[in-house]
Amino acid sequence: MGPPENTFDIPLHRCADLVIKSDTPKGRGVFATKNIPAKTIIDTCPALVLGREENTKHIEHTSLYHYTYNWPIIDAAGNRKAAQAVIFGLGSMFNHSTLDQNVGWERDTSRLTITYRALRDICAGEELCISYGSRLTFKDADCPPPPSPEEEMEQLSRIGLD
Ligand SMILES: C[S@@+](CC[C@H](N)C(=O)[O-])C[C@H]1O[C@@H](n2cnc3c(N)ncnc32)[C@H](O)[C@@H]1O
Repeated sequence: MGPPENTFDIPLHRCADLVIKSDTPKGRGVFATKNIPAKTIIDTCPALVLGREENTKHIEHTSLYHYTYNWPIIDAAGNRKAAQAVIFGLGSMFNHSTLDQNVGWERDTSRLTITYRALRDICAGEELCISYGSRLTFKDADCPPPPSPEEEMEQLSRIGLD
């Protein structure tokens, strides 16, 4: 029998069948090394909630800005506000997919953690992607670049009526 579990203890779960690849079109990313069944907990990561000024005066001007998550807080007056949080561990390594996210995440605002879970069966070799929402601060590597004016003319010239 192990030591008694303290009610303040936060159980951690990390799926072992993962690797970080560093040479992808999205930079570093998390990939499955084995098939991962739907609903598997991928990781539980601790969050550091940033103060408003700390974020706007400092963090937003650093590369950490690209790693922060929205985090809901209740201010001293009891109003709901949106803050930012840094997520430690794998949570900061998941890239975004607009159309094919295979990982969902859930915040626990009292324990200051995020738990990531497989949304569907994930095959060995697949990248694990979450959704960052609709306002991206970078060019989505999944979207092909728009055609050049010449390519567009060429495409249009092929759409002819008989
Ligand atoms: C939270 S980090 C993810 C880990 C990051 N790829 C790295 O190498 O550290 C977010 C950054 O990853 C990159 N990224 C994530 N999803 C992307 C996508 N769909 N297309 C292009 N770049 C992406 C962007 O540079 C973004 O600012």
